[in-house]
Amino acid sequence: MSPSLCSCAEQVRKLTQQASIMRREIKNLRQQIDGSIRAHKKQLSSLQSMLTDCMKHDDRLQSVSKSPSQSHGGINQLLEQGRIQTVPIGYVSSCFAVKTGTPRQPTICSSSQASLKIEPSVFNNPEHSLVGLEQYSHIWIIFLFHKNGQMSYKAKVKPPRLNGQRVGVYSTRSPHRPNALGLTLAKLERITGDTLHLSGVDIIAGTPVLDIKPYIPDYDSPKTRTDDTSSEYKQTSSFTDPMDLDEEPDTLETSSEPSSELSVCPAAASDFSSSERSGSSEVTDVLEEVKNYLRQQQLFPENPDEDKNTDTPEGTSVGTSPLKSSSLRFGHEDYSTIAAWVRAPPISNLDVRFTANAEKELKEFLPPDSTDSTRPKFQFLKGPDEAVAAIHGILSADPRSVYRRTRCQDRLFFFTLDTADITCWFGDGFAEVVRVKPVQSSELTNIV
Ligand SMILES: C[S@@+](CC[C@H](N)C(=O)[O-])C[C@H]1O[C@@H](n2cnc3c(N)ncnc32)[C@H](O)[C@@H]1O
Repeated sequence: MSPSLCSCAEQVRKLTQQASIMRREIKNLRQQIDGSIRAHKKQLSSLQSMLTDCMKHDDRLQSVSKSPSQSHGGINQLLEQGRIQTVPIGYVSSCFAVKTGTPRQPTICSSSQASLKIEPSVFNNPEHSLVGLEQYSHIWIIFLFHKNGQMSYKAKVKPPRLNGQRVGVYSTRSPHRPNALGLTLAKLERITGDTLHLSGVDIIAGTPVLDIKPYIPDYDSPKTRTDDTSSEYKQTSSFTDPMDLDEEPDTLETSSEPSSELSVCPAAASDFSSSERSGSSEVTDVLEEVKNYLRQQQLFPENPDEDKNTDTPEGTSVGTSPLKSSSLRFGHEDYSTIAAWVRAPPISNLDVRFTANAEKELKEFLPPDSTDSTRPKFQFLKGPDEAVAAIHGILSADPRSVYRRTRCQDRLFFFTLDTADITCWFGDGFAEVVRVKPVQSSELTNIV
């Protein structure tokens, strides 16, 4: 073969090789292009469906906002579906700045203080909305658990009082529930203009309040008779006086004090209030009923002499298993029943004590209206005595989580009450306050 023919053949071979490489590259490129076209098509279709959704949403919004008649239709439709947007009527100022150490129910700490100012954005004259409310001693507060951290919830929860046992969320007052709504019965101390002053709260500062309603035992408590008048009710509230039991009627979750248990003795309460039944036999009947009730609650001995040696742990009278329910019956009527574990939880109340130093530190705190600027001052509590009562309430109910209670028993526990930072530790059956220091002024904005 001539040299020129040889180089020609070599060129052809190289060109063929290059052509095959290029074919392969073209094939790869085509695959890549096909892939990205498919991905783009997918994206396009999801964008299209988003756009459709947006257009639908926009239509709905326009129908709600454009004409007044259409707007009503839209809102009514949402209302009928239970899909309303809530508007806080006010935000709570509270002696509890954070969740830790805040009582789990209002009755635990009756000396706790808070206030609620009705938002001027809700009513032109917010104070008008409160006219008449001053006649009530207690109000229901419906609020949002705005510091839950997340909107998650589970069908079963472990209430701290059940020490790890699970129950359905709807049988508890857990903050972690669909819609994160809280319900607290607070004492209405007074109203000044557009502001409600409250005590006995379990709500932290900054909590958005959605609604308030007067507490009307005649409506809200199955234990009172509907034909009672309010003055008669006052009589019923004090029916306990002869027996040295002065608690308000209360069926809330936490109280395990014998005196508050007594307050769910409806038949006795209503019968005592009845002005028509004043004969001595009726009184005897009622007394008998009260005694029966007290016997059920093991607050009154079957045989008074036997009782002297009975060492019954707190609340064990209500059912043997804490998850069984107890039913209170009076005469022929049924009254409210509650889960036995509420009054007979597997954990018991703690003794609360202060070290001498902590006591001294607490006594340094002055009431809110003090003009002495050299010592720490409370913003809500009237003075050290009220603080001691509040700390007792909080700690005796064991505010620790089940995890802390079981796994980190020896860790110090910190919480804030009003303007005091409190440090304590827990031992077997007791909680001891070891330090009380004023909150740093930079943290005070949390409270109000
Ligand atoms: C067990 S819940 C009960 C509240 C109300 N009494 C009820 O039954 O709905 C009380 C606890 O909720 C927590 N808490 C209070 N205010 C809150 C808020 N705004 N956001 C989240 N948690 C709050 C506190 O830790 C408090 O101990």
